Amino acid sequence: MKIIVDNKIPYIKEAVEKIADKVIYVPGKDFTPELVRDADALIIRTRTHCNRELLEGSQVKFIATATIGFDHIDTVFCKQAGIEWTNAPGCNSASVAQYIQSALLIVQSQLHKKLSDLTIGIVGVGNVGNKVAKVAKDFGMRVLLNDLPREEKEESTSFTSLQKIAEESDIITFHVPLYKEGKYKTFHLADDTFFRLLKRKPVIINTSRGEVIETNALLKALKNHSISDAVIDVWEHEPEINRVLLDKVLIGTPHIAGYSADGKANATRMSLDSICRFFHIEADYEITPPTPVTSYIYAKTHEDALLQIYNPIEDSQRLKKQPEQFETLRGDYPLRREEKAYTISITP
Ligand SMILES: NC(=O)C1=CN([C@@H]2O[C@H](COP(=O)(O)OP(=O)(O)OC[C@H]3O[C@@H](n4cnc5c(N)ncnc54)[C@H](O)[C@@H]3O)[C@@H](O)[C@H]2O)C=CC1
Ligand SMILES: O=C(O)C(=O)[C@H](O)COP(=O)(O)O
Repeated sequence: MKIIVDNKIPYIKEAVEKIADKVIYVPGKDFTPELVRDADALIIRTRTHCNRELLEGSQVKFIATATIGFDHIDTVFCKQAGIEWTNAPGCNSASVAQYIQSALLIVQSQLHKKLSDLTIGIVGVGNVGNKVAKVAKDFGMRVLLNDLPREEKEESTSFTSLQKIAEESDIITFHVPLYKEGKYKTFHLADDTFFRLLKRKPVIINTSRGEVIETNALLKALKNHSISDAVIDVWEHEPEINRVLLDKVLIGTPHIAGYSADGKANATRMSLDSICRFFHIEADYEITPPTPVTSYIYAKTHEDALLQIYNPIEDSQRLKKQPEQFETLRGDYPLRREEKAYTISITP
């Protein structure tokens, strides 16, 4: 069996080479029709667009994307072509929640307000949105939830409209998939009309997909102060991002909210497991993230400890200094672990 693997997927080499006879590692953007023609499976990330142009006439039978989002896969074409695919649901949701948790602490000090006095609106309440809701509740925040598909399916009253979120939130955070069309379209969900509904000058956070927020509308809202600030991890037209926006935002990071080593290891393991299931292969492998250099954290408060473990300002400073290095900053991302990898000692 021949598998083509994105060469920035970590912790995969030893395990995938137990599964396949031939493995080729290439940068995600360099997958070509010639390269994939005689491959049986692809293991990709968001940087490989799996569409007709890449796959037509190939013998690819299975695609595993080591990511949660799958808007880079043309699922309609894959169905027509009989190519099965899978993503890695939830793999890095705790990592995104860690990013939001630290970002909220930074927003708190920026606004000079206690999080427990603020309302957060969460748009999209799946794997990530649910964990973010728990983080916010643990901070004592009032939490408003918006999830149209779930509201309809579950006939639940725990959800609220996007309009109410816009009117009552001090912080609004987006965790929806990118749907370019259809009943639940999320492309430019936050556009001029949405920003005009805002009443409390909220901070806007986006770690979903850049296209969920219309860049010019966000810039306008920052300029006319209908929002207080923004925390932006995902951008329209990555890696060619809008540098005016990057300069203006409180935190601007290169699409790394999901980049904890824990999340990456989950994604690699889930992708390999799905390949084994699809091809009926039995293989013995263990994928674990490296241990942190220092696993003891000494801090005055738990909040300080959280920021010692992960502070997105450091990622933001690196991107603001070298925006042209967007992809390199992602590809060479430093080791980041989640809270569970540490022993925390609080000495007030
Ligand atoms: N910045 C990063 O590093 C990462 C970004 N992501 C992005 O975050 C997205 C969300 O991830 P998960 O929570 O794991 O996905 P999920 O599929 O578990 O949850 C998404 C939720 O959004 C809801 N939704 C869909 N359309 C909606 C609409 N029009 N309005 C309101 N809600 C809507 C769905 O019903 C679902 O509950 C991913 O699709 C991906 O694009 C995910 C991981 C890392
Ligand atoms: O999981 C997702 O969806 C994401 O957006 C990823 O965190 C981005 O991952 P890469 O494509 O850069 O591996």
